[in-house]
Amino acid sequence: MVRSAVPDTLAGCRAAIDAVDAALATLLEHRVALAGRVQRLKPVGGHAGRDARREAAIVAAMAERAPSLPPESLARIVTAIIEAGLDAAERDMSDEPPVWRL
Ligand SMILES: O=C(O)C(=O)C[C@]1(C(=O)O)C=C[C@@H](O)C=C1
Repeated sequence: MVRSAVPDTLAGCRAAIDAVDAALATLLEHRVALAGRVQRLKPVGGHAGRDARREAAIVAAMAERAPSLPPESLARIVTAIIEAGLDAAERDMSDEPPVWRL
């Protein structure tokens, strides 16, 4: 686990939060791209091809790095991220001619 230094002023904490959120947004954008590619590689992509075991493994691996968050909380976050990625992938694929979606 990585415990970063926590500033002791409101402004300092907010600035640090802004930096963390910026990094999270960059990571989310990268994750959406990766998950989008995965949807094209799977026999059944998108929401129809969800894999509950894989999602549970992702939550379990992240829980080890985020022990302050109860696993149920982390699962809600991970599910939201995964579903947002699948939504983006489906929007992306719906831009293509129907033949590519068969
Ligand atoms: O690994 C997969 O099979 C994916 O489709 C990627 C992903 C994810 O975003 O991590 C998305 C949906 C699945 O239910 C599991 C994981």
